[in-house]
Amino acid sequence: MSASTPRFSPEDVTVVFFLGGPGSGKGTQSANLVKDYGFVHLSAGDLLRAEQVREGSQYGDMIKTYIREGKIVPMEVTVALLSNAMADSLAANPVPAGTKARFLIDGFPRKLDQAVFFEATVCPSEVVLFLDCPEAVMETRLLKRGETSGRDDDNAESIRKRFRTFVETSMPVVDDFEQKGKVVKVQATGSVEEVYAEVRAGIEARNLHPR
Ligand SMILES: Nc1ncnc2c1ncn2[C@@H]1O[C@H](COP(=O)(O)OP(=O)(O)O)[C@@H](O)[C@H]1O
Ligand SMILES: O=c1ccn([C@@H]2O[C@H](COP(=O)(O)OP(=O)(O)O)[C@@H](O)[C@H]2O)c(=O)[nH]1
Repeated sequence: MSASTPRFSPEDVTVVFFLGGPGSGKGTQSANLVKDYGFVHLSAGDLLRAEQVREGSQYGDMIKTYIREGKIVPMEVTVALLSNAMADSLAANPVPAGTKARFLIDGFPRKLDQAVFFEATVCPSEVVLFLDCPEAVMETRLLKRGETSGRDDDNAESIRKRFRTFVETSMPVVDDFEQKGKVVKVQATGSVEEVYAEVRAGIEARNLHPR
């Protein structure tokens, strides 16, 4: 992996950032959005976990520690993984003339510097979808997910640290995008179907329609 400049034009893509606390339901709703809206789903956490176990990666140990501690991995690593994944996807599925590829970037940016760096060097986002969920609900969901996820960070102590990072470091990103008028905010406490109905309404109001 190298931090290269993107091998695609920002003109060819529509990027939606998908934010929300740990366990708010981003991965779950992403699957719905992929099916109905033709998004390519890129989870920053999944890309980091894959890089962590990739043979020969110089970042494996560092990523493992950051994730277990609920800290944000240095942005150069994450942005390179994302922009490479976007370029690979576009190379495999070239954009037909007159359309744009849609990318749903889940769990990123989680820190202001990441947001600025990505939008300056890769491409600006169109919409920021934000799942708003109380910690008590997220905690219950994560502890349940932890029974089967095999994730190092779905335990009570890591969850506490992730919540802290979310409040202190990631909410300022949401607030910043909110001031720029980019945020679609959805209450995430209902059933998966109820939340999805609101997500759909929110993004359609921003002119993103099924494909
Ligand atoms: N609306 C919902 N109601 C109940 N459980 C949910 C809901 N959305 C997601 N979940 C469950 O909560 C856990 C966390 O959801 P997930 O989509 O993995 O969240 P995130 O990607 O934001 O961390 C998963 O086990 C998922 O099945
Ligand atoms: O841009 C990112 C996205 C994720 N992470 C790390 O990956 C972990 C898990 O993120 P993911 O989105 O997979 O899960 P969530 O916490 O939203 O359930 C986070 O706590 C961070 O340590 C990171 O460092 N940078």
